[in-house]
Amino acid sequence: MKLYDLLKHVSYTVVQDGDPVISDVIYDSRKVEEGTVFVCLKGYTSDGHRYAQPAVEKGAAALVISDDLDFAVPENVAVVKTADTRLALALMSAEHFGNPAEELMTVAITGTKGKTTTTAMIAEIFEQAGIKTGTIGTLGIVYGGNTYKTDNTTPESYEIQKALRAMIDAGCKAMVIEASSIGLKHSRLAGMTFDAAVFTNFSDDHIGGVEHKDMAEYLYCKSLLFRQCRKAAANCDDPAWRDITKDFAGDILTYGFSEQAQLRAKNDRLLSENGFIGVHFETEGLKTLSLDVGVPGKFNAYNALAAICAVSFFDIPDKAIIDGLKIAHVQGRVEPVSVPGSYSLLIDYAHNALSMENVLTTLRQYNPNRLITMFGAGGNRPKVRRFEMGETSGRLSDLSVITEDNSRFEDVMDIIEDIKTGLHKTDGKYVVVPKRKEAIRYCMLNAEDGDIIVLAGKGHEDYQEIKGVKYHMDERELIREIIEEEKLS
Ligand SMILES: CC(=O)N[C@H]1[C@@H](OP(=O)(O)OP(=O)(O)OC[C@H]2O[C@@H](n3ccc(=O)[nH]c3=O)[C@H](O)[C@@H]2O)O[C@H](CO)[C@@H](O)[C@@H]1O[C@H](C)C(=O)N[C@@H](C)C(=O)N[C@H](CCC(=O)O)C(=O)O
Ligand SMILES: Nc1ncnc2c1ncn2[C@@H]1O[C@H](COP(=O)(O)OP(=O)(O)OP(=O)(O)O)[C@@H](O)[C@H]1O
Repeated sequence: MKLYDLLKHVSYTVVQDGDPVISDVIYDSRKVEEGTVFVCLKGYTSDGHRYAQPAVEKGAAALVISDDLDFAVPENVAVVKTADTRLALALMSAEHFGNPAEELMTVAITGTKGKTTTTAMIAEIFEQAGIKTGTIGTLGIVYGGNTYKTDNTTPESYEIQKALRAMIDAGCKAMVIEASSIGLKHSRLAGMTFDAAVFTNFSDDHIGGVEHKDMAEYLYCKSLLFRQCRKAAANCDDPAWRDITKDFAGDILTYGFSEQAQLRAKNDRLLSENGFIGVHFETEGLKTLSLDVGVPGKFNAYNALAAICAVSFFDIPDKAIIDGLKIAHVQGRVEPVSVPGSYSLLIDYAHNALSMENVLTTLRQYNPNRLITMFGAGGNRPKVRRFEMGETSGRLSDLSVITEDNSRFEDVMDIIEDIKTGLHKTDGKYVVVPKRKEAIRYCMLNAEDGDIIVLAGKGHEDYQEIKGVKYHMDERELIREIIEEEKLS
């Protein structure tokens, strides 16, 4: 595509004329190849303008800048200037990949909590309706059974546009994306109009450092999503919803437990039956449904409501909603694993005291026969983490099963001793089973009816790091092996 075609929606001035054919849009000089356009981004640690000269030396045919350059750009290289090169990158990337968002059903989720879960729920509902769906968020870029890791929850605009085109090529018809406030602030989502945007909730997070100046800026950045969507839904039980959606031109579909909500939830209760851990609730208003959601905690009723609102903007049968919400889960986050027996086995990523506290407190509300937590702690990381995890599990679990995690260059038994130090501050019971697979086996063979067992620490990871080597280790596989080895049925 010619440079000026790529720049179709960008406001710019020409510094050095030329309209070369552009082979790719690049924002990292190390990736520049002959015939590409290099977009100079001013970052937190460095400034892309500093890399304009090396980019030209590597064959860049054009430069997009916001600041003047301190070298003489060869005449055969076109240069354009724009106020915001991140915005330009987004608009050019969308053009470069043929505006893929326009070929997909698109949903974006913003909010302090619940983005990943709601995204997974919407994708599962779409899939149940026979709509192949890709997702982008904290878990990476996911489509067609593959996951591609990203540096950010909301990746750089070029990566988003590229992923959208790849999703279409793989047969996807829908895409759900987590819109982080930082992603919105940095125009990573610019150049797209989402079919639907959803606000989940707003609380203190991401303030300071390289993130947001203050809560007002955080709120403002979240609100930007509602300037680029066709339909919008919001959790009206969260008072921030009006401010966050104020720029949306149409009517907002509201959800929540309160009377004012257009999609209202009622009769919620925590569900724990035959290994199924979740939340039941019914809806009225926009839809009358009775739902069993397969992830624990009342907050997941809110996430489910958000998902229902989002899919209600499309022609999705209620059955797909009911079935999708029953099986939707986020990989590695209170992820249920089906096992023979009348207990629940969950895999969770919690690998510090705070996340462990959150998960165990949520699960405590289910009044399990016993809450059993199996965990270890990472080597070559602050020891205080181990003490705290030991103490948290000791306080909140009926039994702690202490084992190995990524021990890295430390001795597993030394790490376990540190965990025990924390645990001894409580009167929590514990056993030590150093090999992780054996610890899982111990949990499964000793499970009683109604127990909830949490395998904490690894979550979605499929490796274990020991002495600089990452060995393959997927807890789902270990569980399957144990079922076979022990002939459990
Ligand atoms: C603070 C921040 O947001 N940084 C983001 C930013 O990086 P940066 O601008 O600081 O990059 P930089 O290193 O200063 O480089 C500036 C430019 O020079 C270029 N460069 C650099 C070196 C070189 O040799 N050649 C070259 O061309 C770089 O490619 C870049 O274009 O732009 C990058 C590309 O988009 C992001 O990956 C990066 O996210 C970092 C990893 C990050 O941690 N961001 C956090 C704050 C974030 O975005 N978080 C949100 C929310 C997460 C949540 O909800 O929990 C997210 O969406 O992930
Ligand atoms: N709707 C909600 N309200 C309050 N807390 C929630 C909600 N949904 C999830 N949580 C809590 O937040 C944690 C993270 O959930 P999730 O990954 O879905 O959110 P997120 O917005 O993607 O978060 P992050 O930006 O931290 O990745 C959950 O483990 C749970 O403890």
